[in-house]
Amino acid sequence: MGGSRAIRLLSVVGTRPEAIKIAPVALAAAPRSHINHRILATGQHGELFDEALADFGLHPELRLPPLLHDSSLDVMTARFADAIAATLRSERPDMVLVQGDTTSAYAGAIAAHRLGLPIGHVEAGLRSHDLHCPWPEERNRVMIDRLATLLFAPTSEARANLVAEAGVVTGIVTVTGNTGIDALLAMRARLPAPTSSADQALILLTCHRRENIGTGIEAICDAARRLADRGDVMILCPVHPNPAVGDIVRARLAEHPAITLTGALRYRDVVAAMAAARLILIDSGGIQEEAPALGIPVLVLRDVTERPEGLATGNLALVGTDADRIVVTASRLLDDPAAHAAMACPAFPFGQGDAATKILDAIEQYFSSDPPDDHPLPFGHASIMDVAR
Ligand SMILES: CC(=O)N[C@@H]1[C@@H](OP(=O)(O)OP(=O)(O)OC[C@H]2O[C@@H](n3ccc(=O)[nH]c3=O)[C@H](O)[C@@H]2O)O[C@H](CO)[C@@H](O)[C@@H]1O
Repeated sequence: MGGSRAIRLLSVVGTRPEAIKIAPVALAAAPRSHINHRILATGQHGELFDEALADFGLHPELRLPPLLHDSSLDVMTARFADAIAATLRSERPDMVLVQGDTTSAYAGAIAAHRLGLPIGHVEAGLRSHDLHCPWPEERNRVMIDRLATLLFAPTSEARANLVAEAGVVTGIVTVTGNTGIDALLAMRARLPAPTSSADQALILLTCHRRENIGTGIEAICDAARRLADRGDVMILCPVHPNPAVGDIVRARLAEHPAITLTGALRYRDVVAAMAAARLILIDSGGIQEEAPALGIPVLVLRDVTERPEGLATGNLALVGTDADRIVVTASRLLDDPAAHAAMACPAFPFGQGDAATKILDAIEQYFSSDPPDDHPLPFGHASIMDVAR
């Protein structure tokens, strides 16, 4: 499979976090003359996706036709998969890359598998070990990992999860770090040094997880009001565009003088806000990876996390969505400098910012070597592509 022909990679991505986490791969691929990397945007997130990619000077080379995706996740998955397959048939990449656990990633993997194209999974092996939480992301990860030929595990813990599924997971696993750290460090290097007010501690709050919508987010907002009532904090809360989230947050937090509600922040702005924050309260996944690298304590507003690495380094604490527990834990970090310092030591469990380089090295290695017997190259066969039409 070696030779001088360029390796054609197509990344199928659709949401803001996928844009952020695939950008380092696109940037690292650009100087490699024998790799042709292109981005196919599914449209799962419209403007948020484009803005996040644009913060890295990138834009998608290909887009799916606009699809109705305000229906059920299953219908959205089917529509994406069908439209992605049509693009794969015309583009005929050597490998399809998907990132993480979104509906776009799942649909991309299904489409590639159906056409016999090898799949590279960026951020493989994350497991909460609860198929219902986060939903559908845990299901998506498990399924994508079963279909993937190359699995790029961000940490050795993620690799261990995949090894435990050996026989069901049949691809080649490489520990690479998380490309989200590549993105974060590149963006932070472009920003001015953070400034913070001596008498007003900044708390960054964001929440949007599906399993928190309803009573979970209501309790989080209750906790945020009580913290804001202290008088010595400012809470910055970028509100996710999902109206089911925004309606609750705006109804409960608008008007409080110490709480600023904004629309979703540009990636560069959220990196600046994280770096300036005294404390971060989130249910997002990516920020659990980013904040340890910045040395900012995080209270995770979930009952389980698939990122135990940040718990082990002491940068994260799981507090769930009980308002009293959130207030007590946050107040301790605000009032006790030693408790804060214990969670504020920068740590890099998700890599030092070279994940994209490792991913591309592993891909080059795969295409330059003879396929091992137990990993027959399932691609490049026009017959498979044709039969699948
Ligand atoms: C279940 C789960 O955990 N799945 C995750 C999910 O990602 P998530 O939960 O981390 O998603 P979000 O919170 O939407 O995005 C976070 C990113 O957005 C930036 N940000 C945030 C607020 C803002 O106002 N402006 C911004 O720019 C922020 O710094 C960060 O980089 O999907 C990914 C893709 O597959 C997976 O990798 C990942 O496992």
